[in-house]
Amino acid sequence: MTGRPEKASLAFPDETLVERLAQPAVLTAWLAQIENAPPTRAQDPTLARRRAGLLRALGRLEDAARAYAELKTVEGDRLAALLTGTATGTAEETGPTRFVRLKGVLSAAEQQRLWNRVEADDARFDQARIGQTDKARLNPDRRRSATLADDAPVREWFLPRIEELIERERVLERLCMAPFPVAMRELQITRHLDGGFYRMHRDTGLPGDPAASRILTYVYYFHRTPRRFSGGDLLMFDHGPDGRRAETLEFTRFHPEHDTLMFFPSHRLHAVAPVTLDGDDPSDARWTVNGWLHTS
Ligand SMILES: O=C(O)CCC(=O)C(=O)O
Ligand SMILES: [Fe+2]
Repeated sequence: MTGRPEKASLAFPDETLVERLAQPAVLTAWLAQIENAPPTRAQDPTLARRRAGLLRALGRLEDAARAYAELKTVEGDRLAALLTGTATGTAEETGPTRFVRLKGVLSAAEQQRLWNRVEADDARFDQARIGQTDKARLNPDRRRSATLADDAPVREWFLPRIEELIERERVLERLCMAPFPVAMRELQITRHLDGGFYRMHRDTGLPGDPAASRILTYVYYFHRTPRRFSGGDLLMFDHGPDGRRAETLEFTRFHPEHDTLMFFPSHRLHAVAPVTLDGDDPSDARWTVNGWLHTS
């Protein structure tokens, strides 16, 4: 064989067992086992529910929604609605996280504006830190990416677009969040190159942290097409019964598709799976414009 050696599997450095179990190859093998079960066992409600969960964890969201609907249970209907963006009523603090995902968001001219900005000579990216302001630290075991914070040339047109979309697409209503006075808007441009990731976290920090007033997270994804990197999925973890920890290892996976925009409540646990990319050309990276709206 010629050419580059195969990259090792997409892995967090010194990954935990939970992270290893979340790898697509592991989930796919598990799903195949269920789908190849004898027909008598395929009717088993526990297996059918597990199958729907695996489809969701693999990012096959339409298939997952169908599988949940076929369960013909109250929970199944609720999860199908959550995945198709038609959930109504109170959002549970336990279980899967509600989200709004919009596709085909920016015009070609707006996309070009982003590319021009990230390629500009004065666009200086810093290694992403963890924690807020004066206490923010580099922690390459938890997060590897680079950010351009508060970039004025993008802020001035991007934030109004975000707020217009929140309004037009009824984002708060769909997330079951009450309208809130927007006290502050954060925006950053983030680049994940080869080996980039962000381990499980919430965006709100601890009480007293300036991040504690973040309430709505937005992430706009863009990349060169065809996509040059693999991995980099957004994993949105289900919350356990105490509403705090993701103890069930159930989650929804979102592929970072070009020109899609995600919204979710900032306090919910999520992660960016490791990115693999041949070479170090920044244009080939996993790019986002992401940020937070704060309440007062
Ligand atoms: O890029 C993503 O998908 C999410 C980024 C994220 O979680 C963050 O910057 O806090
Ligand atoms: Fe985050």
